Amino acid sequence: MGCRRRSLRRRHRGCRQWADGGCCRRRSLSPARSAGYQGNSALSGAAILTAEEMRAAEQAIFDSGVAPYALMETAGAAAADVIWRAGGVRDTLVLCGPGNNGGDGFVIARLLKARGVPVRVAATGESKTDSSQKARRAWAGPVENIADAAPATQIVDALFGIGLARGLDGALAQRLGELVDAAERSYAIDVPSGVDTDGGVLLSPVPRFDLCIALGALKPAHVLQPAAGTFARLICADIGIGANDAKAFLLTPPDLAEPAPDAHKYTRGLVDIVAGTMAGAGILAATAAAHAGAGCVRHLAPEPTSRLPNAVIMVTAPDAGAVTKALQDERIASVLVGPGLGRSDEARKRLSAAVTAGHPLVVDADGITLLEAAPDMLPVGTIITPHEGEFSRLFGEITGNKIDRAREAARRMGGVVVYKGPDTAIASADGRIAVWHGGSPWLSTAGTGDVLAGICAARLAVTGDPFLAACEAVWLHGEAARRAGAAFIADDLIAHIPAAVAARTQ
Ligand SMILES: NC(=O)C1=CN([C@@H]2O[C@H](COP(=O)(O)OP(=O)(O)OC[C@H]3O[C@@H](n4cnc5c(N)ncnc54)[C@H](OP(=O)(O)O)[C@@H]3O)[C@@H](O)[C@H]2O)[C@@H](O)CC1
Ligand SMILES: Nc1ncnc2c1ncn2[C@@H]1O[C@H](COP(=O)(O)OP(=O)(O)O)[C@@H](O)[C@H]1O
Ligand SMILES: [K+]
Repeated sequence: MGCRRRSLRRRHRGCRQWADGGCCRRRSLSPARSAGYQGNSALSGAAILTAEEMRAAEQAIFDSGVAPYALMETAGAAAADVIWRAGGVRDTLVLCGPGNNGGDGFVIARLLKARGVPVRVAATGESKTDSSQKARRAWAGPVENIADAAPATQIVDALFGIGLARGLDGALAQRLGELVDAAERSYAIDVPSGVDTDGGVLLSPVPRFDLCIALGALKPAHVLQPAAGTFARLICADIGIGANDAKAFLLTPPDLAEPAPDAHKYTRGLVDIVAGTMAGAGILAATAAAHAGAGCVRHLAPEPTSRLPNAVIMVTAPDAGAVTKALQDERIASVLVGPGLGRSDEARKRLSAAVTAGHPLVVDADGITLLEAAPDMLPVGTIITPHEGEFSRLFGEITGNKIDRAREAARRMGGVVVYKGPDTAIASADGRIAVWHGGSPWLSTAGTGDVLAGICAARLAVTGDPFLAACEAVWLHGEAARRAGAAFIADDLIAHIPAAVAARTQ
């Protein structure tokens, strides 16, 4: 078994999740991509930087001899090019704030006008930074008052970016909303005005933009709800920012390996599902594991069931002692406990049997709740897959955004946290973080979490690497949902896992 894990690690060395970009979501933005704005192979394209990290990255550029205004020209040019390609010659109103985000707006206005776009500019007041004052002087056209500015076919929001310190005042937020609603196309420069860049929350009402043009790198607001829900599409414009110090990255499609030519079911990974009294959840998890690449899946439940696929081995384990005995099998490559476990004393004993068995472990659902705020009782390297409620029960209040909370939780438990939701943060105790977002909202249906837990267990059995397994599982789950279309139920989702696996298998 040691050999098998080693060879698999070699195949997955470097976790290419980190090397691919993939900053755009939902529909493709091929014109901008072909213009070189979103590099699929650039690490920086997938980095998620906080405002402070972004400022440090900008400072590094300034320290290398680039003047702040030159960087603003680069940023404005990149954004103007995206708008030009998306909108062409449509009458456009650019809204400029007092800081450098507003400065970007003046550059955008000037460059669009130079391309023949009928552009007007409206500002909140004076420009306060050196660079934004330069950009304003270079605009040389009239500057209207936002309160009086007439609507336009295209609206560009360059009011506030990563420097937003508090919510917009009510009148400005309302005017922004009216202008965006009246426009056919709307663009938010860097971040939509009103979102908290790091927290991912809304500091004042924010309209929904058609396109958000992130400058230099993604920020937490681009991937965390509710801020990430304030635009339909996202593109990251390359402005030469280095993101070597980034701590969080976008989850990108995994590279999966075919089974070795000499594989057999046990070398491919034996997964044991420790199920409980709520049969459906354990069956979903076991069935999903069997479709996600595991060589063999066993379902350890108190009662026999006729609802498992024939390929899943049913083991009747009426009590925790029987679970302990079944888990004394050296061939087991991963154990999943939690889906359908229940919360009785007997469930607690079954959890304990799973936790002490010494195998690579995934804990979900009731298994998490039964831990009773003691995540440190889990073996090092365990994967847990909490939704918001389970996360709070296990870890209590942790400050920061979802990425920060996942990071701290992983540190406390010494394993991998898959902090689920429309935005899912996957954090490892060693500090690695990947964020998945933009998935099908149809996933918000009962039992999909059990399916994800089963996929996690399968990928853990296959790879032997908890962080890699969690990343693969979240992506496969999201891809299966995309393929499943609308109004699927968790049972249907499972049938799409093999196609998701096939799509990423070399
Ligand atoms: N560094 C660079 O050269 C580059 C930076 N780039 C761009 O700069 C952006 C960051 O620029 P930034 O730091 O100037 O902050 P920004 O978001 O424009 O706002 C700050 C201003 O708003 C004010 N203010 C805040 N909240 C407010 C509120 N609710 N209501 C009213 N006012 C409020 C605040 O004043 P305060 O009253 O808080 O003192 C301050 O005057 C970044 O997102 C990117 O677009 C790119 O061009 C690349 C080159
Ligand atoms: N609005 C949404 N958009 C995308 N994914 C979602 C959304 N809501 C939930 N999900 C995903 O669906 C799954 C739900 O899991 P969970 O809450 O544990 O459900 P259950 O307990 O019913 O199985 C998670 O993987 C989560 O990330
Ligand atoms: K903005």
